[in-house]
Amino acid sequence: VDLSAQIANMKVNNLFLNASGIHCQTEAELDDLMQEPVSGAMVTKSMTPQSRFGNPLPRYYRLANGSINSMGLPNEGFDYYMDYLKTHDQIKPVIVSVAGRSKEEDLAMLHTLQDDDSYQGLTELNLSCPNVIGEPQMAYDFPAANDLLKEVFSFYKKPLGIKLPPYFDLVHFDQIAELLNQYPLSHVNTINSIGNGLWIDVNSETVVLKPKGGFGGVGGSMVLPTALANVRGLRQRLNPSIKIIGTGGVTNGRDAFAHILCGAEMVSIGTQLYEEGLGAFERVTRELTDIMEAKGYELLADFRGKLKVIE
Ligand SMILES: O=C(O)c1[nH]c(=O)[nH]c(=O)c1I
Repeated sequence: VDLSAQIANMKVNNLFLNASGIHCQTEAELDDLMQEPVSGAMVTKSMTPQSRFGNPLPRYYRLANGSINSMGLPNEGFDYYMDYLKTHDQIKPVIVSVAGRSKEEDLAMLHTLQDDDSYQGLTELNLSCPNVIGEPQMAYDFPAANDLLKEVFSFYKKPLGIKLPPYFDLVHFDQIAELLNQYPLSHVNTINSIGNGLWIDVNSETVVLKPKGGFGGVGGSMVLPTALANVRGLRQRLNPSIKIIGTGGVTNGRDAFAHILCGAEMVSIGTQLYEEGLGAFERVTRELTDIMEAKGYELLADFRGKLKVIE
């Protein structure tokens, strides 16, 4: 799938997809996403070469205005997802999310995808999982990320995007954009959860997650300002050929509209999708359509990236 081809003059109805990790680990969950009538694409849970249980429970907790998770990369393993693609009609594009625990694991999975002539899908290299115990987020280690991408693009010739963590300093927007602009990326998906947050139950004076002493990635409506900043900051800096999937904090049509104003070509829904169920796609799409009609916009391209600043 070439996102840009799918995106040209896209109307609202196929703008949305799930955030990786949400309702996308098992065959049954993937079938639900495939059959869901409104979303325009879907992404798998990030996968490793072998299946993983992930971190001990409790590892997800709902907050008043978001979520915190330390899942630890639970997934059914690379072959399971490859089999799924081979045995199911792709009614919509399925983005394959790859998150090796090491450079070697990333390269091994990408070599297999490159060498599999039957695989013509869009792949997303997740460089931003914050919850694998003892593993740093590659996307915060610019030299390591550059080494990995240089090696990846020496052999990988199919559409490939990158899942990024949030950055919090404009200099880092400059640095990651300069790094990514060297490569023929199909897209950047930003943001992943805000890594290593901490939530405390004051009554029991205890953390709410078991892994990592309670530290986990934060998502949901409270991360919207960070998500919008990263979509906007990267849109302003990345080559136009690199599309942006906006992820983070989308709970309604207004949030989705804001992501598109910042330059998002497609918009993921994560925490809200998990808490509300797949019906969130239809609700958010309807709300966005109503906003567009009220403003006189017919196409997403009518306002995409056209955020105004105060002169
Ligand atoms: O803990 C996880 O499985 C996880 N959790 C996240 O919030 N982002 C990620 O990329 C991953 I791979």
